[in-house]
Amino acid sequence: DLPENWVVRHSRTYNKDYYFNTVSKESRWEAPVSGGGGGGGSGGGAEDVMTDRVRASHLLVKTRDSRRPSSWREENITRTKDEALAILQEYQRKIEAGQETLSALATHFSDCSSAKRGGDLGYFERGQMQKPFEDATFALQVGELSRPVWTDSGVHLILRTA
Ligand SMILES: N=C(N)NCCC[C@H](NC(=O)[C@@H]1CCC/C1=C/[C@H](COP(=O)(O)O)NC=O)C(N)=O
Repeated sequence: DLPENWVVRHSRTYNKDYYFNTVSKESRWEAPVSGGGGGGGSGGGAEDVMTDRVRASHLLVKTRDSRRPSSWREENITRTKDEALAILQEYQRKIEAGQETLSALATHFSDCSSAKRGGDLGYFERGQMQKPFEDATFALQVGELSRPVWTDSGVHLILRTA
């Protein structure tokens, strides 16, 4: 059996099991030997490689420079980047203070059509979302809220949900 804190997980990308240390977040293909300490594994990086898909919700505030400066909320979006960031930072403060949830704020204020689903984007793999959004999401732990993240769409708050 496995040393303490080690579990077996399955990588859908490579369709094979790997070993993950739930404390050090280290992951490795080869089984850790009993009695051996942590060490040696490939650290968090491999976990990313093996974490082939994630699920996230987001709240998007668009700007006049967005690739599509229009949304279900506003036909013609004219706010500046500075204004969008200030708006999003206020939402971030409310969420972090526990006064609001990302889902509730996204439903009313997100400039993405996912607002109708509380901001939920469903599961996605690398290569589907704009790179800054993908990298930010894959770097989050499940349940963690991002800092403001800029893409060509505008500025986002991201909550990784799976
Ligand atoms: N796979 C799923 N669920 N849908 C396909 C998503 C396509 C992807 N979209 C994005 O990267 C932006 C940033 C993160 C979320 C997102 C949502 C955009 C934002 O709004 P827009 O700038 O498009 O008007 N609305 C929908 O796509 C892309 N590669 O362009």
